[in-house]
Amino acid sequence: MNVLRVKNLSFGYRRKEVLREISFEVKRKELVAILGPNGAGKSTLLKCLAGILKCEGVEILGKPISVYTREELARVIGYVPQKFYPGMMRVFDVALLGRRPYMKFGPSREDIKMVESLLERLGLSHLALENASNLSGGELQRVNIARALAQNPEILLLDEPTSNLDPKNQLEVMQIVEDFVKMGKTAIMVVHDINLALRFATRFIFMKDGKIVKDGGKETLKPETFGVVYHVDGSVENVSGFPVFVLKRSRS
Ligand SMILES: Nc1ncnc2c1ncn2[C@@H]1O[C@H](COP(=O)(O)OP(=O)(O)OP(=O)(O)O)[C@@H](O)[C@H]1O
Repeated sequence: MNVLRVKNLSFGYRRKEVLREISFEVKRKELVAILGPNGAGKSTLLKCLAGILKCEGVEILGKPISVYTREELARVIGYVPQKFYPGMMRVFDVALLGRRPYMKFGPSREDIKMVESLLERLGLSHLALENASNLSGGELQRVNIARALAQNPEILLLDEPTSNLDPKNQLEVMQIVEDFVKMGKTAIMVVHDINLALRFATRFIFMKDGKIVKDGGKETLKPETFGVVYHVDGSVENVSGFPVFVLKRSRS
């Protein structure tokens, strides 16, 4: 069954059209990478899927996104934005915010336990009582992911989740996203790092000028695609058993 269906989605900011007639469907257990040049509309698309920007043409679990209340949507979609300003909150409380869509009068023992275990899994337990605004960019990114996972959503939307992370943390965060998908869930991430996408994604959607120009599995990652999408010569080579994107030159 499709968990997400996007049909003829168009969106613009005031008079500027940014997304043009986007259509695709996503099934359970897919880890989708959305790739494309700066300004292609990737983050805007993710915000439309998260319900942050209002638009027609998005269905989640068979229902139009417009019929969901904010709380219902927060139980099915976890969104990890590119930039996150936590204010004066402790790390534990930021992650606990993810449980709000499930709370009646306050956090239950299960809510607290779930957040404790997520912080541990993300290597954040020692920072639980720190003020989140004092964290490094990478630490804050992981808190942000913990908050989204605490929502226990069906679909995780991540906007460049590894952009602030060192190589070890990049791998660890991606493994957490991969584990989430293996549990029968779905993840869609905007990413510039083609190698990270190659390693973890099961599907690749390339955008350019607000449109989808390629959509498919690893077979889409060929020189022709890199030429059309990024205007570069590049190819995927096998290095020590790993597929690696090799950027050769920019096309003038
Ligand atoms: N709030 C906004 N108001 C007006 N225009 C916006 C707004 N947010 C984004 N845009 C414009 O929409 C276009 C697409 O932006 P978007 O952030 O979706 O692209 P992107 O593919 O995610 O880019 P990047 O890879 O650089 O993050 C850009 O031209 C951008 O200037």
